[in-house]
Amino acid sequence: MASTQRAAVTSDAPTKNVALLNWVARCAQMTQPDRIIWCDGSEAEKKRLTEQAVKEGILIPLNQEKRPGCYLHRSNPNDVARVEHLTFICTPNKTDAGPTNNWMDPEQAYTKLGLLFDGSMKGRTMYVVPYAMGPLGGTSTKIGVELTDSIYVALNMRIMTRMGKPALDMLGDSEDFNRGLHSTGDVNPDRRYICHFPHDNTIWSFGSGYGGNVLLGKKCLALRIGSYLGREEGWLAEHMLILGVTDPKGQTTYVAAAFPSACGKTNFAMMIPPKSYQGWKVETVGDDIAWMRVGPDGRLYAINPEAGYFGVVPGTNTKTNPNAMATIAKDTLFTNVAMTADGDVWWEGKDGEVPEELIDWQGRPWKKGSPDKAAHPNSRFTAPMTNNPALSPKANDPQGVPISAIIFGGRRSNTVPLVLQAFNWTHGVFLGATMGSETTAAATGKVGVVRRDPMAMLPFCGYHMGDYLQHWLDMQKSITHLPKIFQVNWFRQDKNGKYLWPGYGENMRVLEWIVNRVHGRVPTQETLLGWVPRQGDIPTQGLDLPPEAISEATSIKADEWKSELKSQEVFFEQLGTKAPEALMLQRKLLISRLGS
Ligand SMILES: Nc1nc2c(ncn2[C@@H]2O[C@H](COP(=O)(O)OP(=O)(O)OP(=O)(O)O)[C@@H](O)[C@H]2O)c(=O)[nH]1
Ligand SMILES: O=C([O-])CC(=O)C(=O)O
Ligand SMILES: [Mn+2]
Repeated sequence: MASTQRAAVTSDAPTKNVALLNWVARCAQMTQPDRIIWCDGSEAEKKRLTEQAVKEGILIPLNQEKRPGCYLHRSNPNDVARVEHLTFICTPNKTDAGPTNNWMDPEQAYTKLGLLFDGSMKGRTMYVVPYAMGPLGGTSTKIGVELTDSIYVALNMRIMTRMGKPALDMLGDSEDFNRGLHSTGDVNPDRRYICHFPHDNTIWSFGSGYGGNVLLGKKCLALRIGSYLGREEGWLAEHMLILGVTDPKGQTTYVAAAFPSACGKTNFAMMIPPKSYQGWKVETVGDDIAWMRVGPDGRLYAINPEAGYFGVVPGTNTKTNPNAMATIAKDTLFTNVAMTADGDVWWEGKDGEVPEELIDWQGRPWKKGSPDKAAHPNSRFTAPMTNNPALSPKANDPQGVPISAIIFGGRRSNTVPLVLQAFNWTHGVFLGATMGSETTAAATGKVGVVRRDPMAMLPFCGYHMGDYLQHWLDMQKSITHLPKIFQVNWFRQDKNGKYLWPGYGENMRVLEWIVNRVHGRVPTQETLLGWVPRQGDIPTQGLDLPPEAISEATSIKADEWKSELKSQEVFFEQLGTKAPEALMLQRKLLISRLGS
């Protein structure tokens, strides 16, 4: 390496960590940036980087009176969502990645991407972004460092993680940090790869500038590498929100819930109970990711490794999610929403009248009535969790919160009833394993197609799915106070395609039943699929619903379950000999109960 470059890496580096300095130097030698900036996470740095991003046209300042501290970013139209077909798990053996992941040989991947990274930062700045996933100082917390040539990534990581000096201080001299390398490249989908090397605690992401492809702490570290580490170390890294629900007597119950991308985690985590639930309170610990470990008392404790929300914008309004509206009122980065004439943001499903004219997410003039969406369906906000009026006081607690209920939920227009409780842990794992959900705009590809998405982890599990399900079963041995497991479906539709259940804040009615079941306060009714609320146990007063809507939303139809079982069978066959025996037995029991 040129000695000047090493000097540039080390001279003003705010660390003496040799492993870190050497790795940064090696990556700089490969990518050849003009400048290297070590991010410290300070306010002054935020101001500097924001001004620079505005100067470069990467951020567009919004109306600062209406939205103080808010900016708009427009990504390349070919780069608006996670790319699952270009995401790889690079384990030495293909079988370790399993049949549900794309696999590349690590040597081949390093060589292939090495050619792309070669000189990719010429003329650009490399930002060195140290970050902590989890509360600072926590024993579950992991340190990562992302090297990126995207100022947008640096600014987003600042919101999404505990970024900068505190993370570097926590790392100290340790070599134990995730090595993330990202270059936006020429944003060509043919030269785009998101590669994970779990054995090296390394992530290489090339050719994208979007969300889960490039904010490497999120899906790449916290879920794909995290799930791999979780299996090695005996804990769980899950695509789950975490909330605390407090009843009028002041008792708080913590719940974790796995719904696939764009299926309602942020909304559920920030929910405001309806008026009839006076005295009830829901508080957000996390909205996307949970790391769960068994505590000294044998309970399962969850932390949210993130510090911000990367949330779906369309559909957000003061009725569906008032807490999110308050959260994004300031200090928020918007990606791919539309802009109003007075420099505010707009999206489909926002409150109020549709404006006559807008600038759409691609920067083009847009007129009311246009068949095109003004905001991209996967447009997002990046906002600090401290903006959330419903933030749980436990969100920063390194011990996490004790989980009493785990909920699995997909987006299903039919088949799956509104809510049911698993008979026991193994049956609950079966419910999670057999989750299906209609695809959404959060990943590129066709939307609205049902696919098997075990525990909402199909795109995020960093190892063999069969081993992952077995790991869930095995966790039972170390948890003495097992959380109760539930399944929900907010998305069932009538024959005209209208949602049968009102959803959003009204989901409190289902959550109350779950809390009551956790504390053994209500009896229940057994069905072929699991335990369900008895007639009247989910209160419906005050809901503007036709009488048959609830019975339709909760109905179990044998013919629908026959095709569901077929589709589950195809999934389990894919796992081959790694399909856990205990789940095969659950499957047989269900088949015999259904009599099919
Ligand atoms: N009908 C209905 N729609 C909902 C409900 N909750 C959320 N949605 C809609 O589903 C979409 C996604 O909701 P989010 O809460 O952002 O989903 P998420 O699971 O956090 O998504 P990711 O950030 O992609 O992981 C939004 O358009 C919401 O308006 C609900 O209870 N009922
Ligand atoms: O990762 C992303 O881009 C957004 C997200 O939360 C998801 O897709 O689940
Ligand atoms: Mn998500």
